[in-house]
Amino acid sequence: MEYAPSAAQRPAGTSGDAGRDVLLHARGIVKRYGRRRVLDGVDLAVRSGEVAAVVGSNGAGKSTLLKICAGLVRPDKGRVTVAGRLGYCPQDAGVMDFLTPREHFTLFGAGAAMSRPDADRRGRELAARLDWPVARTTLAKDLSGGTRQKLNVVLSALADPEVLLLDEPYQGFDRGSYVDFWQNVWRWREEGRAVVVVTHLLHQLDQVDHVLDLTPATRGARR
Ligand SMILES: Nc1ncnc2c1ncn2[C@@H]1O[C@H](COP(=O)(O)OP(=O)(O)OP(=O)(O)O)[C@@H](O)[C@H]1O
Repeated sequence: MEYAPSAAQRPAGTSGDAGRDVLLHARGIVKRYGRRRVLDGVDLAVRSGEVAAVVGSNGAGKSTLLKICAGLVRPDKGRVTVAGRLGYCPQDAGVMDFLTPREHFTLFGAGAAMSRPDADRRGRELAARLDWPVARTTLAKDLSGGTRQKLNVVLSALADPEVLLLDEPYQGFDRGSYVDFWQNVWRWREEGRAVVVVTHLLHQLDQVDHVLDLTPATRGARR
């Protein structure tokens, strides 16, 4: 199920698996909805300093797999282990309309035992890396779609998680923000995080460490 490129295909700066811990390990994941088997024995292992892309047709089970990895959906079979803190960016922005972005930072930061100033500083720092100067008073409901999604990405990374699960995180991003987003992904990789990105866009697939294709007809047939 899982595809790991050869050493020759690895992007510059990655050095192979030796000595790096597996931070996310999903083994033999099976999930049915009614009679439909959405995931049928899916395996995914992502080490510190690796990026995995999860691809596949609509309805192939990408979001379901991420929710299972995030502990939000229980698999019928299989097991997920996560080493360290986990950050999850859902496909549908989970932001609160009547809070400002900076109130989101402090609220989500409090959930991760961050002080108010630390959470605020970290949130604005991550936002700046997505070319988003955070206004003090704008409510989340009044943000543009792309900016709401940036807020979602920032919240998932706020507490410096070792494992980041990002479900189509750049919907609505303009081209510059899309490029910035991938720069962040490479930076997270350099920092030793394990990053999983659900994507429909194929441009970056030659730069990631693993590609997991859940399209039923192609399962097992990797690029
Ligand atoms: N809670 C649920 N109850 C019943 N069926 C569900 C549920 N969640 C997802 N499904 C079904 O499981 C299948 C996989 O859904 P999922 O959202 O994981 O696909 P996806 O690969 O992320 O799709 P997309 O590319 O469209 O986002 C779909 O047929 C979907 O309708």
